[in-house]
Amino acid sequence: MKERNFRMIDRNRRFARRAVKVEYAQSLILQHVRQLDSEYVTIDSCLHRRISEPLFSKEGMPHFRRSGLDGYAVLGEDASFATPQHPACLKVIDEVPAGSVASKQVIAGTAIRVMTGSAVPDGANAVVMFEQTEEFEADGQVWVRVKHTVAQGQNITGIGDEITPGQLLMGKGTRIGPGQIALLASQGHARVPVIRRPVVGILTTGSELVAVGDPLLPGKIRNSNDYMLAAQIEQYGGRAMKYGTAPDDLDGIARTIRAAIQECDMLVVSGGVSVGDYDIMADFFSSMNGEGMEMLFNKIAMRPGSPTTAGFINKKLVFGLSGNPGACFIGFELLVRLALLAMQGIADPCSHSIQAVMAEDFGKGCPHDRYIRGRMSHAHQQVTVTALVKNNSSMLVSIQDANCLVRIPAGSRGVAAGQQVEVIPLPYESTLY
Ligand SMILES: Nc1nc2c(c(=O)[nH]1)N[C@H]1C(S)=C(S)[C@@H](COP(=O)(O)OP(=O)(O)OC[C@H]3O[C@@H](n4cnc5c(N)ncnc54)[C@H](O)[C@@H]3O)O[C@H]1N2
Ligand code: MOO
Repeated sequence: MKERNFRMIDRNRRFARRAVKVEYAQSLILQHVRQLDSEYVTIDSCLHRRISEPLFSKEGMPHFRRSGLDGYAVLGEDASFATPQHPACLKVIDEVPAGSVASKQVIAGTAIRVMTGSAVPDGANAVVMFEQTEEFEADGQVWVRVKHTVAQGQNITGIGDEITPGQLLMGKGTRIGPGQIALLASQGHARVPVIRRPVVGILTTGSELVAVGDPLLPGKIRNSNDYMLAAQIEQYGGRAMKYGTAPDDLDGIARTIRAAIQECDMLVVSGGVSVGDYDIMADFFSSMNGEGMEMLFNKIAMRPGSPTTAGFINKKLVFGLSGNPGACFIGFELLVRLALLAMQGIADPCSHSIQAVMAEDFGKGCPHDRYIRGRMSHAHQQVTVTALVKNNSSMLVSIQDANCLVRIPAGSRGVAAGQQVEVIPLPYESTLY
């Protein structure tokens, strides 16, 4: 009898949940999450990292007047009236391979051979490509005939034309790709200041879970959320740290979580957040509420993933995501992702939704906004989106085909083909090659 009473009280506590809107839950996360500290990494290992401070150019680029072609550095005035019939004849007095500088100056009546990328000698104000000239030798002296008029400045990139000294190269939070790496290398950044990658712990719950390499037994399933969450974390710049499957008693799980948050910047727990008899995370969050935990929310007015929960324990954000793989995926994309990006210094990490037209009816109504996995495509200057089949919260097979989430607004009828909907693009599009 005593045990029965305890259970009733416990359940009532779990049911004390007030659903908040997705946007409100997102704003709570953003209000609380802080950017992580920074570190230096070598340029060879900075791909996809985030710059931790605005970077300014140390040098102008180019830092010398650079020839754009293989040709002759000349004074444009010497060839103002040159034509193939009446070429200008100039004395060739030197040669500058790339990486060297001329020992002489170009003066009226002379030319110096230059190569693509080499420093244009002082005195010259234009470069004429070899193809528009003819070289010849007379009395042991090399000469060049310039057969076309030459415009001042032609084929010369001026000092600082590309980058001026002190110019902003990239802002804080910029994600480093090949273009940024080229720029960093050209400016001599052998070490690059980046934001530390957030370490995100993953803890799964459920006595039905077996490891990926284990055979299935009656009632058991493989722990797919563990791997899916790790991939999502890595996709958004975090480092996943796995804590396995939690013990199924409250003290055990509390110990595991406390130990995990000592090592991580944030912890994501999958499963056990609903109201079932074994939903241990709901018990954990209830027991911690006000006891060293600042609860952000424990219910969201959305489907799937309505029991999604988040709170701060020892200043570390702990997410309780639904165990259902579809709901777990979407809970991560809508909420955990934001925290992960904010930790990496991204000022506006909310996913930017776009408008699309539904290709087919989606007839399932819902009292709350529903987020479904969709596939969008672009044709005739319009984005069209199709709801993927097998979209249930408990199903994962359609996640691989999803390139967006479609928001079906709360209402009893769903949406009809041709109606406009909001879609949130996902970065999981398969490669085009
Ligand atoms: N009486 C009610 N039952 C349920 C409600 C409710 O309001 N009242 N909510 C439903 C909704 S909505 C969801 S979502 C789920 C949430 O459940 P939990 O977050 O507590 O997750 P579990 O019960 O642990 O698991 C649900 C489902 O997912 C499978 N699972 C769990 N972990 C993994 C994993 N790591 N990898 C793959 N699959 C996993 C698990 O076996 C279950 O099938 O509750 C509804 N029930
Ligand atoms: O969150 Mo549950 O997956 O809404 O079905």
